[in-house]
Amino acid sequence: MQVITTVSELRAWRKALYQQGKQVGFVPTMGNLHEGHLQLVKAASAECDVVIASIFVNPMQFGQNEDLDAYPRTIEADKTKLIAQGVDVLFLPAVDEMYPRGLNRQTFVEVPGLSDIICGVTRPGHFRGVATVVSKLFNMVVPDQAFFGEKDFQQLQVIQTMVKDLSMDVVICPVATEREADGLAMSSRNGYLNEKERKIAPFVFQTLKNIRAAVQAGQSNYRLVEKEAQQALDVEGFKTDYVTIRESETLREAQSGDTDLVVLIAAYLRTTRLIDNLRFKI
Ligand SMILES: Nc1ncnc2c1ncn2[C@@H]1O[C@H](COP(=O)(O)OP(=O)(O)OP(=O)(O)O)[C@@H](O)[C@H]1O
Ligand SMILES: CC(C)(CO)[C@@H](O)C(=O)[O-]
Ligand code: BAL
Repeated sequence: MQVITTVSELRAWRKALYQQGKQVGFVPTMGNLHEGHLQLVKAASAECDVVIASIFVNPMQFGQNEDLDAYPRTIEADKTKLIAQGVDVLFLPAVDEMYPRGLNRQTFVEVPGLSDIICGVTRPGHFRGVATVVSKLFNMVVPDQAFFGEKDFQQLQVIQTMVKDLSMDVVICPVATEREADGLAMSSRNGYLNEKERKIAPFVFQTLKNIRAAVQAGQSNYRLVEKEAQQALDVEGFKTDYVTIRESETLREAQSGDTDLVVLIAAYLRTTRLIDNLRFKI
């Protein structure tokens, strides 16, 4: 696996591939790789001739009081996992390489309507940071296809909308959420959980399934379902950020008559913020 750290080297690598007519699959990550990330890599390998992954803990998408410094950085273990999957290139830029003019003067990409709802309420500026770094990475890598996890459902919608709005020539490929045996969605932040919290954490997915069951059984007072689910999470020991039933394509609050729904939850266990979601039809 070739490790590339500069944009100029990356462009030289990419230009050579054009002549060979290869399909390039791209998997952007923040590292600390787990089986969820590897599912993205597997999907990219199945679809594309060449696979490039990136690891970049993007400061622009972290709020001032968030875990940028604490975010796990495990580059050597990550490289071993990517090599085992047959990844061709790892792009590993430093912060200065991505933001040479500094973060405060960086041109940004904002996706209106989708960035200031749900996770965007608690994390103002987060999706601006995500959209900006992903568009920069797309301009650097010029992938044919890019792979994103459904675990970050709102992020996926933000990126799909950005690609449409800005006429980007890349196909966004969603990959299903990979879970632990007890249902907990895999996430780098699960590593922050202590033993007791780790036992409680699968209740988030259980709550999503309970909501799906209630709605599919005919419960149509969605705001009541959300409120009761929030109370159930809080009783278990979570500090719930939101439980919300949305229309899947637009992410507006679900109303009766909507058929394609997604339930999204964000909840804290002490300082760890867990997110998960479940999409279903009625
Ligand atoms: N359990 C999972 N199943 C499928 N895809 C996942 C899973 N977890 C993360 N991904 C995807 O991997 C990509 C990189 O995500 P990231 O590096 O932030 O990992 P993460 O485990 O989600 O970390 P975090 O704790 O920051 O949310 C994103 O497209 C994300 O949606
Ligand atoms: C897409 C991403 C790599 C952008 O920094 C990040 O938000 C993530 O890991 O999901
Ligand atoms: N996987 C989403 C990235 C973040 O929480 O910053």
